[in-house]
Amino acid sequence: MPTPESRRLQTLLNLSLPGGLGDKPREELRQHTEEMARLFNVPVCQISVLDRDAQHVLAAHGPAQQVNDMRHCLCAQMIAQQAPLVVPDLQADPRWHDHPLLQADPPLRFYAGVPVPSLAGVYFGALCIMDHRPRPDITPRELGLLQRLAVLISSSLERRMRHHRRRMDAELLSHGPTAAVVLQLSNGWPPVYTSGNLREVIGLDAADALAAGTPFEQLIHADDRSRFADAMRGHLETPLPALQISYQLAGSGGRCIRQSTFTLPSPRPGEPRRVCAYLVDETRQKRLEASIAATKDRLLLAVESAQLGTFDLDLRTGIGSINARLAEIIGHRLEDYEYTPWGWLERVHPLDRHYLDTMRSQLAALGDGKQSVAYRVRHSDGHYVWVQSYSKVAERDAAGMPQRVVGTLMDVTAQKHDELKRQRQRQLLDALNDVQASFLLNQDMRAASKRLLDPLLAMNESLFGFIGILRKGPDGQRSLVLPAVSDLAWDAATRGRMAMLERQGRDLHFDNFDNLFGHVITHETVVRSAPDAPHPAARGLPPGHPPLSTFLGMPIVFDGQVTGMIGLANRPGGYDDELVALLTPLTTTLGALIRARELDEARRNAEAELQRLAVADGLTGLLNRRAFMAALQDTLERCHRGDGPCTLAMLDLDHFKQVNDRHGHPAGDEVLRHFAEALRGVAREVDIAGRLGGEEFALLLHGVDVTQALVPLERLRASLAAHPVPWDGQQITVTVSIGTAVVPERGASIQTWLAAADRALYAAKQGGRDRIHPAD
Ligand SMILES: Nc1nc2c(ncn2[C@@H]2O[C@H](COP(=O)(O)OP(=O)(O)OP(=O)(O)O)[C@@H](O)[C@H]2O)c(=O)[nH]1
Repeated sequence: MPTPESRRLQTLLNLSLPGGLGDKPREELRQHTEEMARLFNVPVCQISVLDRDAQHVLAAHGPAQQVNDMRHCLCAQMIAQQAPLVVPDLQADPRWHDHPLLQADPPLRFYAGVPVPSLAGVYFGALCIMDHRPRPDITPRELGLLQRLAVLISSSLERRMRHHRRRMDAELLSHGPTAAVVLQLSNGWPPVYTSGNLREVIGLDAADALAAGTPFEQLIHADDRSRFADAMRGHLETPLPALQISYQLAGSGGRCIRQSTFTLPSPRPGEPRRVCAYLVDETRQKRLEASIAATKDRLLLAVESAQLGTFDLDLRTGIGSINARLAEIIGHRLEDYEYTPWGWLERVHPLDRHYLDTMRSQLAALGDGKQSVAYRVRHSDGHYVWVQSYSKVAERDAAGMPQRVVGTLMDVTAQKHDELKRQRQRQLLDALNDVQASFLLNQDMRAASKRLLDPLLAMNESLFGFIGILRKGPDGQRSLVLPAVSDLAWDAATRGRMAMLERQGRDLHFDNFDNLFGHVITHETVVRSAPDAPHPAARGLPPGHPPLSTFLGMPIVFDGQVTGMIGLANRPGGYDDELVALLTPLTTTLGALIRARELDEARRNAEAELQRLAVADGLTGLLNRRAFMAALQDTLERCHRGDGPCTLAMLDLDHFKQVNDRHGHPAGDEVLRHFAEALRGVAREVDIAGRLGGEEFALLLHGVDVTQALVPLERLRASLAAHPVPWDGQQITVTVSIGTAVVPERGASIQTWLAAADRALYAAKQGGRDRIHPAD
């Protein structure tokens, strides 16, 4: 609620008082005071206003009386009382006997004043007359006159102010960007008023044409004219607060005008209706808009022709928008795809999500946060496409946190594919060189396979894998040995088993080929399995085994024969033909290496066999005579060097000739083999058994003297006698005679030792056979 004081101050402000009074009105006011002084026959008359805390004299006849102490301000008193004030004699009045007017020279004794009201009834000043002599009280007629004069002064001030304001308005309007025309509802809307700045707004030609009597409608471009006419008519029929309409003026390069239209009340009944139209030249703005639209169109064209996807993401709301191309890159139509940042992230390849994490932290950094990153995103078909994303922060909050991110996305699958292919080929070549070098260096297929596995997995992004080599047992049974396998232990038991194999330096192996791996071997073919295309040979996994989502098995073939396989699993996105083609040189190389290793092994085995044949007796596998004699010589020398006792036993089957004679030579052979086996049975690791010829055998018992040697020899003798040799449904009982001799004195030869044992054997024969006789 405004106070009387604030209303008074506002009134002064509206009237530009006290400072805004021009010289002319001030002089007019002064003349008024002069006339009033004459009329009331007083020496002093003045008009003053009351500002916030001071009285200001606007005009005065006689010396102006301005008081500074508001307690003495009679003007303020009247404004507060809202009533006239008449003091016949200030000196005689106890309220005013010390009033400053009495200090004037000569003193002023009489005072009569009235407050000056505005038209709205707000008292803002005073009109007063003063005299040097006391006067009797003023008559009501005189007071009334004073009051009417106050009202006249006030309305003159207000009139002056209105006039001034109108001039200001007109001035402002004539220099402003808005022109005004008053148009009359008549044929073509002729103007009845035009503002002075019309030429600046609608142009010289149009303004001149209008001045020459052309109706306003004719100024408008033919394309817009009927729309203008309809809008104006419609506005008169249903007058809304204002009609806003834009049109172009006629002529080439005609200006673009925006018009706000207000209906004016008809001046007199029956006269045509009028509207006031405010016109603004918006040609520049329109051109700017057109140029922006054209730039936008060109940009759009560039974006479309470059096959660029675009996105605009509001991080505050998580709401984003994309263009049709971006939806198309991932196999969707824009109208069918609802873009959300989370949904998009979910599509990003698991191995590439870290790129987006880095991107997020980069966005948080100050600056425009420009980012360029390539990553894979899942297509609606399930495969992945490579996209190159360029993004930048479009808005940040006061704290610098990104609020909006915009960017483009390009499908770079083809380029990325070529790049990756080249990279993989390079990696594969490196791996092949490495594995060949490693193999050639130490001929160790196991070490070479282990070395190859990690680069192989990294190269094709598989999580699990193995390299398997096919082995054939003596029984012809095949098994797949895995010298290199990624850690697939999934529980305590499998972990324990793997650790034990590792400790023993043995490899994991599979004998069962009725499964996914086995199919590669048995069918000598590439096997692939994926969640949407499981392989029929898959037999499921043992409980607890980590799931195998995707699998690739490739046989390792050399010279038309499968020699092993590589197995890879859990590659995101699965295994395609291209990867199989890429890995084929690897399997070929591995095949060659495996074959080289097999050949090397075969050569070593052959050499060992030859060596064995050179020293072995063909029938019994025991050392032959020559080899036994060499071992005997060696033993003798070692014993002479102090290597402990040693006993030589000569063993001869009894009446062996009869076996041959009774059962045939093959039966004799079988008896000889049987005996050789029994002899091996009693021989310890350190002992050496040999067949010296025919049915004559020898055994060197290390570390034992003749008495100690009796124990195993007696066991042999007794066992032979007690267990006949089965042959052709019959039982052939044979016995053996044994002569023993300890190692001879230093300086003696093996012949001496053999002779001693032979003598003892002879004695055993002589003693009745089937017995042991130690040398004397
Ligand atoms: N089946 C077979 N017989 C063999 C082999 N080498 C030697 N003989 C036979 O072994 C027999 C040895 O017989 P003899 O030397 O007369 O001795 P014996 O019959 O065992 O009689 P004593 O030694 O005196 O107990 C001969 O008949 C040989 O033909 C062989 O490799 N296989």
